[in-house]
Amino acid sequence: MSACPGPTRDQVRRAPKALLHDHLDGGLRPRTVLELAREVGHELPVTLAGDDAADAAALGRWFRESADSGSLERYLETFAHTVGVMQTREALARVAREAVEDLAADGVVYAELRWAPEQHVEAGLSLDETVAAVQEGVDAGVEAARAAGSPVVVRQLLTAMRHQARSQEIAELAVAWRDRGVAGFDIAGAEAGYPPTRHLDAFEYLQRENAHFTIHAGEAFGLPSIWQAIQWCGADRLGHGVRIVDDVEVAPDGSVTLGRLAAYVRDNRIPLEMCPASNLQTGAAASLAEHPIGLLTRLRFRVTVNTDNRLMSGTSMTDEMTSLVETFGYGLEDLRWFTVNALKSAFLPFDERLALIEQVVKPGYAALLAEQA
Ligand SMILES: O=c1[nH]cnc2c1ncn2[C@H]1C[C@H](O)[C@@H](CO)O1
Ligand SMILES: [Zn+2]
Repeated sequence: MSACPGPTRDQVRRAPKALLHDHLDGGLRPRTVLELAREVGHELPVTLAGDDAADAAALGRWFRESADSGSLERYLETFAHTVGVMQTREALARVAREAVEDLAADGVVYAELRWAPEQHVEAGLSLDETVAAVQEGVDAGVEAARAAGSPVVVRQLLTAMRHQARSQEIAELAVAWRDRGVAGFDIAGAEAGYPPTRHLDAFEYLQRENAHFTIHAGEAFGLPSIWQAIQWCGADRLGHGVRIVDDVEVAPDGSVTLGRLAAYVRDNRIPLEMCPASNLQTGAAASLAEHPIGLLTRLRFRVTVNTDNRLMSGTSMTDEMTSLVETFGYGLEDLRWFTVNALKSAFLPFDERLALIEQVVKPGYAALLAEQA
């Protein structure tokens, strides 16, 4: 797409990046899983050799390989071993702090971290206490990143699990925390059999509260899920949304026709939170070259690039963008376009989004483009 040569991996790492779709319980460092499991007596799925570095490497491999199943349901089973060790205030705060530090070190300047409070109350924390613990960790991470010279703005998104029935409660929690670090709401979990309309009360409540929400839709299930998420539930953004491509027809001569839903999504600039590495693992796409992100980017949908679960996919924003550069030949202008798309779509007040675009993203890419000149 770009006239300039492709950026190097190091340039991609230094490029300012914005991340809208990253699960807190899908981004732990393997060593942290190991240490927290030891502390709370959680049984891990790998045989431990007693050498922390080797055990952490084996555990990281186990997550990636187990998540590589081709099915969303099996992919989600791996979360038992992250959620299981994130049941105390200290553990939640540590995981959040480390996530922020890792993202900042990877060149992420804005991130929304999502997680499901209802999954973290097994040891007696209240829902409110879980959010407070994560916010404590986010604040510490933001401070550490600033001190390390890589400032980052971070917000929480509170997720409700679509197979459970606590979405109204979680939506109320998100609104209660809206001025203290929580920017929005989401639903996640197995998609087939759990349509977003099961949680209509929560979405209608959020709309009345002028609150923001995204919905995982069009990942393991197709157009009906996307249609419901947008037209029944009023989602601001789509988590994944890859299957919108089912409503796009490409003729042998290359001409493209959009169906009504795809046209609506593009016309209304509805953001697609695309997570290529995750989609390859759950079978939502067969290869990166065939991933709908290529076509949807060419058609100028509001595409954003995301990690989904850095631990399960062994990925990072730098990895995701570098793979796109290698596969589709994208240049720095394309990466800037993805990043500006993400910031335009962020659940952050307009003036704050604009400040990040104008004062951080544009100068950051200008400096990198100057290196290539
Ligand atoms: O890609 C996903 N699709 C649906 N649900 C997901 C995905 N990645 C993570 N989750 C689930 C598992 C986590 O425990 C939960 C909250 O972050 O969200
Ligand atoms: Zn997700």
